[in-house]
Amino acid sequence: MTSKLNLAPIDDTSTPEANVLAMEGVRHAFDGLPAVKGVDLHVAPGEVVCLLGPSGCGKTTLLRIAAGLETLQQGRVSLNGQTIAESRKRHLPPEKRNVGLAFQDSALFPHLSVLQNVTFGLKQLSGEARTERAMGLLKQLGIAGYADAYPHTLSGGQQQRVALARALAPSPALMLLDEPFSSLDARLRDRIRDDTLHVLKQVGAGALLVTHDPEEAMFMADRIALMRDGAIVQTGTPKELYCSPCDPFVVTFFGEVNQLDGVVSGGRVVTPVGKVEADWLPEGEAVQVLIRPEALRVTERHDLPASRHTHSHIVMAKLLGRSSLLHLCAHGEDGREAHLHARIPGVFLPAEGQQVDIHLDTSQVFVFPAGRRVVAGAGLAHGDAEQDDREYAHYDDRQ
Ligand SMILES: Nc1ncnc2c1ncn2[C@@H]1O[C@H](COP(=O)(O)OP(=O)(O)OP(=O)(O)O)[C@@H](O)[C@H]1O
Repeated sequence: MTSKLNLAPIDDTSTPEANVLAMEGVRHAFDGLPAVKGVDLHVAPGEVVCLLGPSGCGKTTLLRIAAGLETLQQGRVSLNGQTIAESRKRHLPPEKRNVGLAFQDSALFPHLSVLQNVTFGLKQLSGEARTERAMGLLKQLGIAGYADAYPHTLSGGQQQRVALARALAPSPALMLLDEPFSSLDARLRDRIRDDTLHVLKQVGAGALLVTHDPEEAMFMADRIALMRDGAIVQTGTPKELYCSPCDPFVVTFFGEVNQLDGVVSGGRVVTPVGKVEADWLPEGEAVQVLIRPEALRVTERHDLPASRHTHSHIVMAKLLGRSSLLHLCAHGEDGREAHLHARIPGVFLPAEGQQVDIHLDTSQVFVFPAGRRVVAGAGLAHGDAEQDDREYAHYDDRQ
């Protein structure tokens, strides 16, 4: 639903240090069903913030509220310190927000050339300055050679670049991008992502970019806001979210993890690949231990008898290109087993049955109370099926 109403005058309270975008207590429902459940979010000048999350978690709705394409139902939205939308009381229409929009299917004007498409929003400049500005952006995005071409003669990737140039041309303080690369093939997407990031940084525009791809978010973002079910679960730098996740959902959203169950004993949890610190949790607490595949360091053992059921061993090894994926049967000291995945950089393909030692990089291991279950994906239980009161061996093969 798009409202064209401008219901109230705009505050004139901007300060130079104000956030380009501030969203406070934003709530939104469709037909009574909540889509955004109280979100606080800001974008600082020149900052790229990625809204990341699974399909349907409310990312696009939040972006459309920032753009003015949805009328805000509850909360407050400010641009450069000016309130532009507030709980149904005021709504500055999209065209007055000085915000650049680039969506997945941003349509170009078919009857205008590439150059005319980009100069379209630059009416305030003289003809020469307009052309200079547009050509500068087309050059930065590597498509200056197509200035006189018409949109239908361009590839999807070229059209995407024109759409970006058009959105950036009026020097918006804020760019809103909704999955702008998702219709492109992988190689082109990497290039256009890279070009877009450099252009955003060069022009110093703040940006809010929606994506469901964690790698894209880590590539593009200064900060990531990870959403689930209409709310932000964690906001921080890519490193903060990856290395200090607040919740199992955050861990698993950034890639495959091995999931083991356990119990805190003496401030630690025993797993088949060693003990893990958990001294901040109460004694006897049931926990889940999430181990990234890259946390497992694997070395071959040649000094052991060839019985594969007395020591950790290789079940299968696959080359994935830049890394090798090992399926491991890990043996605990107490004889219990767990099926785990390890990701090793480069080519490392031990034979099936090869006995191995497994060492843990504990910086890639996360322990959470068992009550905070991972919602995404089906867990695949491995290990000793007879021991269903066992502390471990649930492996999540979601991806
Ligand atoms: N116009 C609408 N009318 C009714 N429900 C809507 C509308 N737009 C979105 N929704 C619902 O609101 C919720 C959030 O949708 P939204 O598009 O914001 O999610 P998203 O995270 O952007 O998803 P995706 O990554 O698939 O685009 C979903 O349940 C969706 O079905």
